[in-house]
Amino acid sequence: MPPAGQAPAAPVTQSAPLPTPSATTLPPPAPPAASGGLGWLRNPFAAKPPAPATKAAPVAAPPPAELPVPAPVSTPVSPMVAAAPIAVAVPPLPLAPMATEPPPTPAERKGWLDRLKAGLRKTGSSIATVFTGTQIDDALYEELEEALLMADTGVKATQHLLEDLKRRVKDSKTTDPAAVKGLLADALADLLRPLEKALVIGEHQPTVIMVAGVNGAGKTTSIGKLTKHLASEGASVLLAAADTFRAAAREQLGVWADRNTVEIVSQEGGDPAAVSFDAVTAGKARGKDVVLVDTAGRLPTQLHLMEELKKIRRVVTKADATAPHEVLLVIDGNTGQNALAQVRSFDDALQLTGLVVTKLDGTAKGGVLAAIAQERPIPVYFIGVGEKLEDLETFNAREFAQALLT
Ligand SMILES: Nc1nc2c(ncn2[C@@H]2O[C@H](COP(=O)(O)OP(=O)(O)OP(=O)(O)O)[C@@H](O)[C@H]2O)c(=O)[nH]1
Repeated sequence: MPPAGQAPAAPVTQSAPLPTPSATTLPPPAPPAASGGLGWLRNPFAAKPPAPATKAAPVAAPPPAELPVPAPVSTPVSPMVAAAPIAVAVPPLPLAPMATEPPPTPAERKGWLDRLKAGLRKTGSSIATVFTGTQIDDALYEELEEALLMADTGVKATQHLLEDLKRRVKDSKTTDPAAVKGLLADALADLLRPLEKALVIGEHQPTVIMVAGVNGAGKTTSIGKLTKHLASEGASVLLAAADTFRAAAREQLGVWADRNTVEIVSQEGGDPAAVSFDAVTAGKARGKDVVLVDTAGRLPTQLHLMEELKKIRRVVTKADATAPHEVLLVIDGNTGQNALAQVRSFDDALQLTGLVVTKLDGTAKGGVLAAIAQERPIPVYFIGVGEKLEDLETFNAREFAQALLT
C-alpha cells in the first residue's frame, strides 16, 4: 500500500444505470417520502432545491497525484450551503416522567415502536419478571441487579440505575413493585438521554460521513438504508466503496447505489484512502449533499487495519479540511459488552462522533446502550431492529426505555 503522500488515483466508477453516462446530470431527486413518514424524515430536506447541474464535474474525480492537496481544496465549504441545515432526528423530548402518558405519535412511529418492543422482548422480559412479586425488598433489587447484568448493562450502569431507582422509589413512597418498573423506565430514559442527538446534514457541502465497524456489524446495510432515506428526501448522495478488499462488499454497496440511483466511487483492490479521497473530491466538485464512506470491517486488535482507518480519516481531511464531519461506528447490539469494547477502541483511534446500533431485534443484550451511556456516551444516531429499510430509525431514549420495559 503506498504511503498517504503518494496515494494513486482510484478510477471512479458510476453505478449503472445512471440517467446519463456522465455526472453532468444528477439523478432526478426521488419523490419526497410520504407525509408523516419516519420521524427522522420530519425535516424540510425535500424543500431544498436540487443541486445545480453546472456544479458537476467529469466522471473521473480529480486524481490526487500528490497529497497533501493544495490550499483551495481545504477551504471550508459551509458558506455554500443552500438550505438551512437539517437535523436528521426527532427533536429531543422533554424530561417528563416515563410513567405518564407519552405524547401521541404518528402511525409510522407507532409501528416502529411495536417493532422495537418486539425486538427488545428478550432483553426486557427477564428484567420485567423482577417486578411480578408483591414486595419491594432487597430480594427485588438483587434480582434486578442480576437481570441488568445479564442484559449486558455493565457493572457501572447497573449500580447507577439501582441507586437512582432506590431514590425514586423512596421519593415516590410507592409500595407497588409494578410501579417500580415505571420508575426504572424513567431512570433508564434519563441515563440514555445524553445519547440522543440529531445527525445534521446540510451544514457542509458535502457532509462527509465515514462509517467503520467490525466485520458483519451491519455497516453496508445501514449505509444502504441511510442512502435510501436521504435520496428519498431529495439529497444527492455519493457512496465511497472504501472496502477495496472484499468484492462482495463493493457489490453490495453497488446494489444500494443502483436502487437509489446514486453514484458510487469504487476500486478493486486499491488503496481505501485513495478511494475515499477521490470520493470526497468528486463529491465537492459535483455539489453533492452527502458523501458516505463505507470501510472494510476490522477488529480493533488488528492494529495495521486500525492504522488504515486512521489514514482514511487523515486523507479525507486532505480532500476537505472540514471533513469528515461525522465518523460513525456501527455496532451489533447482539454483542453486548463486546460492543462497548469496540466503541472504546474505535473512539480512541478515530474520535467517533456517533453510533449506529444494529440487530437489536432478538437480542438479550440490549442493556449495552446503558453501558455505553454510562461509560462512553457517544451519540446513537440510529438503531436497527431488522434487515428491512424501515427497520432503521433514530434513537430516542424514552422510546427505547419504554419499549424495553413495557
Ligand atoms: N437481524 C438484523 N440483521 C441485520 C441488521 N442490520 C444488518 N443486518 C444483517 O447483518 C448482516 C451483515 O450486514 P452487512 O451490512 O453486510 O455488515 P457489514 O458491517 O457491512 O459487513 P462487512 O462488510 O463484512 O464488514 C447482513 O445479513 C444484514 O442483512 C439488523 O438490524 N437486524
